[in-house]
Amino acid sequence: MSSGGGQRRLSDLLSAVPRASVGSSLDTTLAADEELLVPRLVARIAELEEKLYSDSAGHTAGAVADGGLLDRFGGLLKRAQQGIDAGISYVVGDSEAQQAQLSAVTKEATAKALLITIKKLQGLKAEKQRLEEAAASLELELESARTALHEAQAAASAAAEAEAAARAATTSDAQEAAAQAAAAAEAAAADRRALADATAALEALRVEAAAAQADGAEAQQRVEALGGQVAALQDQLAAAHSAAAELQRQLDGSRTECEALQARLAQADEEMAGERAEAEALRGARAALAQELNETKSRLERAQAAAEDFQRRFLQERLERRKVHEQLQVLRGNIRVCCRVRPCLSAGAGATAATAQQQSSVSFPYPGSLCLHATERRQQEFEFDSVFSGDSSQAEVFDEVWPLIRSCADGYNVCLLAYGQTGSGKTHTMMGPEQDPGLSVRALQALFDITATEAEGGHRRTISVSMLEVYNEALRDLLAAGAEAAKLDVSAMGAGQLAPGQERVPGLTWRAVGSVADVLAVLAEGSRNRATAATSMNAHSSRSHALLSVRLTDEDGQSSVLHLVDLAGSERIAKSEVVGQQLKEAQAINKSLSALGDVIASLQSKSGHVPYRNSKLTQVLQDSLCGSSKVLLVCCISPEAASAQESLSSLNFASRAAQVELGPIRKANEQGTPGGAARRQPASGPAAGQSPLTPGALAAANGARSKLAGTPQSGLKQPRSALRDANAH
Ligand SMILES: Nc1ncnc2c1ncn2[C@@H]1O[C@H](COP(=O)(O)OP(=O)(O)OP(=O)(O)O)[C@@H](O)[C@H]1O
Repeated sequence: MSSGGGQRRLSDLLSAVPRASVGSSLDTTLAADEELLVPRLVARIAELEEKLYSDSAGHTAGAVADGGLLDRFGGLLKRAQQGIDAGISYVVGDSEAQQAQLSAVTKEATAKALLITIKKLQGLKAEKQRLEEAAASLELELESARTALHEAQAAASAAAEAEAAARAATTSDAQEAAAQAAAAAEAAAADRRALADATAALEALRVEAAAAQADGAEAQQRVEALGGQVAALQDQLAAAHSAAAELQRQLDGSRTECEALQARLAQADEEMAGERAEAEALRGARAALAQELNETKSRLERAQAAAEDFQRRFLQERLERRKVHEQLQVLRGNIRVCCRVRPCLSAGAGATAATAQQQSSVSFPYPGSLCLHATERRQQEFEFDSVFSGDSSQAEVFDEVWPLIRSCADGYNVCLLAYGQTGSGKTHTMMGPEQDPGLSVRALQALFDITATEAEGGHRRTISVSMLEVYNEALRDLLAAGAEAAKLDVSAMGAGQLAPGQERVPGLTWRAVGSVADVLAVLAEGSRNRATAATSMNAHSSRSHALLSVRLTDEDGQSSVLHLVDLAGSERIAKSEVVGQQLKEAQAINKSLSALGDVIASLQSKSGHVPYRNSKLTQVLQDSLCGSSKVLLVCCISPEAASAQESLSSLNFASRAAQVELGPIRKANEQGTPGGAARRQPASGPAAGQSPLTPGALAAANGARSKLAGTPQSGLKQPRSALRDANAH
């Protein structure tokens, strides 16, 4: 195989390099030697190449087959460079400057040759593709050649056989056959040469294909490197995807949270709108309420003005009413007397009115009159301010009393006295049974009612009560704790002489009461104490005078007193025929009742001296038995005929009391003390001249009473001795 067959020598390459492209430096520095040096250099390179190729003729084919084209050319260039360096050194000798210049020129030329080689390589790559395709077709051709070779070999064998046969047969035939065999052998030799050429070409193509494969491997490495980069980029892309997914998830969460917040915001907006509406409604309601409040204030102011006007008119009316009431009381007299006849007990509980009347010694000819049938032939008629028969009720009796209770609330001292023989109904009238209370409880109820009504108008007062018993001319406090404490005495001061705050009965217990229940409790306590004392003294309650006193105290300290007196029985001693203790009791009772009669008679006669001190009873009551007080004497009568004389005595006593005029009316506090006695004027003397009733009016009133009574002896102006006689009788 020729060394320059498929390869071009470096000297050829250098020869092919244009002279201009070798470099201007070579032209300038070696211009003089150019014609000489270049041919020598080229020849030297050719020599070296020839040597190189001769040394490595067999090796080159293997190297080409084993290595890549670049390696092969690199090695060739390196070795060529070495040859060139050696050639230069050979040409220029030891001149370093020339060696350097030549080396530079050579290197430049070598580089240019290398570039050309690279371009050649690129052309070879394209040629490789073409050769691979050609190799494929050559493979086919090779296969067909092999087939032809086999056929040729078979033909040669056949020719040899034919030649041998021919030799054996005939010479001509043998020659012809030999010629044919020679031709066949020639053809077979030609075929073998063609086959060898095809094999060589195929081998060269394989070498180039291997080089191309090496290039492909390098490209594959780059592809793999690029694949690694791509994988890394894919990892980064996957990480970016993962981060993006995470960000998306966070974004979704934030979006959900944002939507929830928006929903809450919308809800809050709705709530705020509702609250705004509610606030608006409340503002409207407040405005309405404010308007209503203003209207209410206006109404309240009008109501207050009306109330003040009402109160003013009420006070004015009260003053006028009191004035009228007092005028009425003056017309009626300061001592009023009424008579109450209890039912006839001897007729029995189921007796008819007619039967009771048959057994009764009392009749009622006219309203306010009473006729006592002492005997069949003697009857006596009496006239009082009021007369109540046996079928009268407690309420009817209280109607008579009510004006006095009103007067007490207006500031006057009042005394209610129940007078009569034992069993005539005094206690029933004053106290009464629980289910049908008498004057005391009703009077207190009325006082509570009046006080409550006046409190609404700003007039406030307190009410207190005391309970006192006069027994055998001794005073006992029925509300005191012990027996010693119960022993009391009455002040010796006369009417109108008590200092302010001084008590008529010092040490007497007063209990504040605010209701009827309080009063009933106090009465129960007093009754128990009275019963205990009566038992210890072996005495009956009817043998003592019982005083229930009620004190009304205003806020300014002014007060008035109401005495409710249940007097002891007024039996005549001669009739009772009692002795011993009972006689003593009877004498004490007589004494006190006589003293009461004397006081009334003195008041009636307008005597200068009123004998209050003749008994404890009159001493205690003196503040209510003087000119400025109001007295109601309730004469209780037993209707039985057997009691006629006692009834007559009681009626005479009551009649005389009815003649008494106590004098001008003044309020208790106008006299200076709670009892109204401190500066109270004497009942006699000036009182006569101060009476609101003129003598003519009194005479007319008395005349009218006499006329109504029809009997002169019912008399209204009986002498003082008659009262005393009535009690002593
Ligand atoms: N108006 C009346 N209606 C019905 N019963 C009466 C009436 N008055 C008195 N009585 C009855 O007559 C009886 C005697 O009455 P009472 O005890 O009140 O008399 P008195 O005068 O208080 O006697 P004493 O002096 O002994 O206390 C009693 O049983 C009483 O219930």
